[in-house]
Amino acid sequence: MSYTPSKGPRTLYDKVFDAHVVHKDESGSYLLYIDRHLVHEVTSPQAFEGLKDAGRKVRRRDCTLATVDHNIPTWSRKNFKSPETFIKESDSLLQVQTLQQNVKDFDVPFFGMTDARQGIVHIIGPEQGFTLPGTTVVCGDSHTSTHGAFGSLAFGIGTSEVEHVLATQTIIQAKSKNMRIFVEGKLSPGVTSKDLILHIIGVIGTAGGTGCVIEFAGEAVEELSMEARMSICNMAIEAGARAGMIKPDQITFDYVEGRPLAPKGQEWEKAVAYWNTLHTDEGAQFDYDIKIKSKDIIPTITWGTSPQDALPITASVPDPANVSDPIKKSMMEGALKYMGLKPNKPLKEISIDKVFIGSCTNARIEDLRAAAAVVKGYKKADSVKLAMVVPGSGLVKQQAEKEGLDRVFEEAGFEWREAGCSMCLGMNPDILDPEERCASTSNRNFEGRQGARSRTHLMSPAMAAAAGIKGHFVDIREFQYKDNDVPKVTIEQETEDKALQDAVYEHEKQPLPEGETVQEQEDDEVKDIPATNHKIHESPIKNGKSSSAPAGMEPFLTVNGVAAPVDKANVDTDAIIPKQFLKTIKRTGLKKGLFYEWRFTKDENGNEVSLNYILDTEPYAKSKILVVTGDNFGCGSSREHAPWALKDFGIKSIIAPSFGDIFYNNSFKNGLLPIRLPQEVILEKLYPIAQSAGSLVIDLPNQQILDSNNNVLVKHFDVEDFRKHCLVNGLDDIGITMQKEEFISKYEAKRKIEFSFLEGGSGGVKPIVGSKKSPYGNTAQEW
Ligand SMILES: CC(C)[C@H](C(=O)O)[C@@H](O)C(=O)O
Ligand code: SF4
Repeated sequence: MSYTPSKGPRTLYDKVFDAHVVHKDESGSYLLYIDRHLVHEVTSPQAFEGLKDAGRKVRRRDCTLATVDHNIPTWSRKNFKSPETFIKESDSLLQVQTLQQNVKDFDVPFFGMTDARQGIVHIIGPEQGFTLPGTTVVCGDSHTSTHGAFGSLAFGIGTSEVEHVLATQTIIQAKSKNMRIFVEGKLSPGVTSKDLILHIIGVIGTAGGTGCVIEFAGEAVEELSMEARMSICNMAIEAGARAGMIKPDQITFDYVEGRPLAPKGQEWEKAVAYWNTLHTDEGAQFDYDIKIKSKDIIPTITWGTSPQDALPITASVPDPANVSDPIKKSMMEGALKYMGLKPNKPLKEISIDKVFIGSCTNARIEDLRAAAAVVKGYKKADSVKLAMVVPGSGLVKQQAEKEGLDRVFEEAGFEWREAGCSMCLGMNPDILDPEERCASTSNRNFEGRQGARSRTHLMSPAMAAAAGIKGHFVDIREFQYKDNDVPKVTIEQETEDKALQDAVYEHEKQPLPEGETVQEQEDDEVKDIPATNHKIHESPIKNGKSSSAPAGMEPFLTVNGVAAPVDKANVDTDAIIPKQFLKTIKRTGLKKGLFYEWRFTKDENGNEVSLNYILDTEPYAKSKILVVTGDNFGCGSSREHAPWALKDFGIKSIIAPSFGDIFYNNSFKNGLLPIRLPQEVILEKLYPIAQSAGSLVIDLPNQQILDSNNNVLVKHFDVEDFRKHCLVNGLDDIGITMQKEEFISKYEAKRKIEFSFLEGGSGGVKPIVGSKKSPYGNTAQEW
């Protein structure tokens, strides 16, 4: 079906979406072209395996950029020799090695551990100019929303979708709703973009943006630097949104111009002319329009186990006695118990054990400058066991060292580390011990996020740094900076850009150590890769079936089985499958990890003990259906390991009032059926059956739910036609999309002319191959 965008006024999201429609299906689902695909080691192994099994290639290597970030230790790389000697955990090493092998096999541009350009995937994209305004950006990672700060449509995807994008450079999408969050007035002194986004999530809740793309607008947003805008869009996912966007402007163009992978010369001019059209038109309609007043915002931190548990620093720990809604009250009691907090304690009196300054939310140079300004001239409080600063990329690290920030931190007793995700998630050695309390600049405070039973409080870099100095939370507006010469939140863009450029080129010019050879890609080989020189490989697939279909994509018709009750809201994917189970390169074997922290604990000798969670008792151990009472099941991370674990357990369908967007998508890709029903219907008709270990029958062809005696309980549930069609027939999306080759090629031909400035992308990135002097001053083996 050909697609004609609406002629009337459009939002920023509408415009970027419309510009990427390759095809619109009869059923109303869209095939969107993807301009930029970032890849990391955690969510890609199974995707590359799928490609290999089906004999498929990466369609656009120039639109793809890979790095390692989650698993790598952040200790000094001065003596780095190889990942094998550097990474002690064998499962982490395996993911890193697997990506290294895959980028080699599929010829994908890659920043490895000896490359100064390596870093957290959401930091390196913008830093290199790979992320550009008006583009579609995806990554197998929920915080891909970060890139929306450039006015791009950027969202996280699951591993099946990673495979889909690698093979077809497109993605199947439904159109989201338009939400605007308009921030009136200017932010007050001492209030950062992190405070702003925590405040917003506190107001709209973690399910507030479900089904929407949020445009952040208003004076306060327009005045922010790109780095601060990225922190806001980064956390749009924490508000439940598909993506966050900010219209590109001169601040955006100044940030992008001159970056290594950004368009140059005439292409730059053409790009800016187009980017200037990317704004919401006068009169465009938003489905939801929310106003936030800047003057209401002061430095903000979280107290509980969800990012929506945000409060001004002047507040006290909330008291469940003041809450009347029974679900909210019990969630609050649970969160306070987990966090080890007593109601009504002033937040400023809560003492901490550790500080983490880093993550894709706040590990850019501006964040490090803000933190350094606070600690300069002070010492870390003795009661704080560890304060660590983890730059977001090797280039941020180099820049910070040029400015002497590393020395400022070290003199204050803070540890200065190498780039990576670090303690944001703790898939690497940086984790909190049980019950340790951390002042963290990351984006998620879920249970167990930074380590089993760890306690995370989210805040801005300046607030985290000040907590490290004082040993307890601090209102940064009351903090006495010792050295007023240190920039607090300003950024000298020019200096920074120049330094980043220098770092790349210096690094590329590194002399070889004596006797070392380089098997680097020949220069003309690089030049020879025209942006669109991608071979289109014939699909080995007939009628949409693929050998690489995720295991168990058998047709879904009717499911009849035990239903288990889950009386919770905001069940995040970290709870469904904790981080330690993400280090697999397979899709199966995750049954044990499902709801691990709810099902198991350790005794005093460190042995695993069952908590006899309902799913480990009969007959629930054979459950096929979960009946969830609260909203937002599967929020948070994009890990497809969540549906894989549910499936491994034997679950075929989950019924809940609402779902996290990425989880919802991922479920369908794996033959799991998520069903949205109003909470009152669940509570009245289905939950009592689940509580009494009864069975339910889910009839997908007729879109009904029945009891075990075939009485209809729910006459109709919604499911999009296309998804139903795939599920009922056990179809593989990639096969279906490959049959649309004609449309994809047509779009690419048009794109080559209209958006010529997007051609090239990462195509010219030279990997460091073979033995080469690393930017860290020693010889390193990259492959
Ligand atoms: C590992 C990855 C799937 C995950 C995400 O999607 O966000 C991670 O980055 C996280 O922050 O939990
Ligand atoms: S949220 Fe944390 S773990 Fe996820 S990509 Fe960002 S830094 Fe890495």
